[in-house]
Amino acid sequence: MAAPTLGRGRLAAPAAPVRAVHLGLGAFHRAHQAWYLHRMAEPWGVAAFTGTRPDAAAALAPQDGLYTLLTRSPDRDHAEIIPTLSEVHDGADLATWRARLADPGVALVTLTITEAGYRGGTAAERLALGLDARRAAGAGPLTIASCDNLAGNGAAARAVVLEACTARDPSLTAWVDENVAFPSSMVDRITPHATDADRAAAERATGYADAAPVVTEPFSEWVAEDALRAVAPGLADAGVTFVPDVTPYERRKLFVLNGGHSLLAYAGPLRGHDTVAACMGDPELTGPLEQWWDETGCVLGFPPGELAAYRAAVRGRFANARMGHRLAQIAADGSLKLPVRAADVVRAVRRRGAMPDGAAVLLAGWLLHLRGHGVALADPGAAALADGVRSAPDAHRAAAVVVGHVVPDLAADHELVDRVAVHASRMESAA
Ligand SMILES: NC(=O)c1ccc[n+]([C@@H]2O[C@H](COP(=O)([O-])OP(=O)(O)OC[C@H]3O[C@@H](n4cnc5c(N)ncnc54)[C@H](O)[C@@H]3O)[C@@H](O)[C@H]2O)c1
Ligand SMILES: O=P(O)(O)OC[C@@H](O)[C@@H](O)[C@H](O)[C@H](O)CO
Repeated sequence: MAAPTLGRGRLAAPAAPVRAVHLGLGAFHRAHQAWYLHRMAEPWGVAAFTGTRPDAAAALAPQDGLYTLLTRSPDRDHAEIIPTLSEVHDGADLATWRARLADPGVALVTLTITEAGYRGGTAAERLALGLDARRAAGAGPLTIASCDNLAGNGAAARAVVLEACTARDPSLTAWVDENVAFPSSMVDRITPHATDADRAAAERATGYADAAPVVTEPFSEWVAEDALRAVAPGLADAGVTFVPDVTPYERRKLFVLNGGHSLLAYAGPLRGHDTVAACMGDPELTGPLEQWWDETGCVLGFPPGELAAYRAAVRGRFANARMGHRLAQIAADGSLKLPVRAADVVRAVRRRGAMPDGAAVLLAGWLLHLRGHGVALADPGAAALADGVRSAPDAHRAAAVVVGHVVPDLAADHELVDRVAVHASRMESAA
């Protein structure tokens, strides 16, 4: 007999009042922000809107926004049904979007719109539209919390929203400036795309059919600027850490974890691996990864013992073989990710007169990826770069294209460019 579908009536899980709106209804929001909002003493409900495609709302609506969160340890899964999504909507439903942002009961908007979402476009335009509706309704101030992997993600969100507001109506820009806070956040929880096997595992664990479960790791961290506590103080007891400035935490996570991920995502497939955990068993990859982590120490102001503990924790998280975190997911959009994850580290090492070999392997792996090696290129912003790398007459000039994109001020650093070229040739012939 087919398992019953998740449903609020069946599970006696009434929807909590909507206090937050989310834009970019992907897996990460459901593993992270929705999970924290559910852990508050008085849980908040979320009205969640998809970003580019309606699929997630279409899958979740028949199950009343409920989904199974499978927290995957190295030896077992823990299954929990998360009730935070009180409403799920296609982001193209602009009437509902406007109504939700104009609701005085809504105090917070969270965003997971990927790095590409901060280049302007639909997400920013929708935010400007919603803020215009809020201003017209006199619904009061709002907090917009970016939860994307960007340095200074609050400032990045503010900049792109203000630009869209100015294009819409310059008087809206002044209103947003006065009424909308954009706290930055460091968000961390490895959340791969779920598979059919995960859907079957969720059903086995709960007895309910779930078209859209989420798989995540036991580790979770959210360090946010104090402005977020002002609007949702209950998040502190739910496990969120509040600080006046998240910059050091953001940089540590972006360089150590995300930079490490990117290194493996490009170098790993050349060695025949397709997941992060598989790479962690290969000394040809863990060597450069450890080297890269040494290099990140040049720009991170944490005490050495604390940094070593952080590295050890990330090493263990990467090695969790049951996660099945695919390198292809991480490799996407490298042209947007690599400057954020690598540039400052490369600069700092070169300023010391040293050669960042870990970073050079990362850049060499990306060069080969742009040339068609490894997983398929999924990076709309990289077409010209890929042409440049493919048509370069030699390895040195191909490396110069890559260095020039990631660290433009070091494009003429011939020693660095040479080192990237040497690693690329070595990695290509070993592949
Ligand atoms: N998955 C993780 O482990 C993780 C961890 C920390 C932070 N994040 C952040 O969350 C983002 C989303 O990750 P996910 O796992 O939910 O991915 P996902 O593929 O499950 O969902 C991506 C979401 O972003 C939307 N989107 C994509 N491009 C967009 C654009 N240009 N404008 C607006 N919306 C857009 C999609 O419609 C979708 O709702 C990441 O890009 C990253 O910044 C993810
Ligand atoms: O989500 P992206 O595409 O920005 O980056 C891929 C991974 O590096 C990332 O999702 C990590 O798993 C995550 O940042 C861990 O918190």
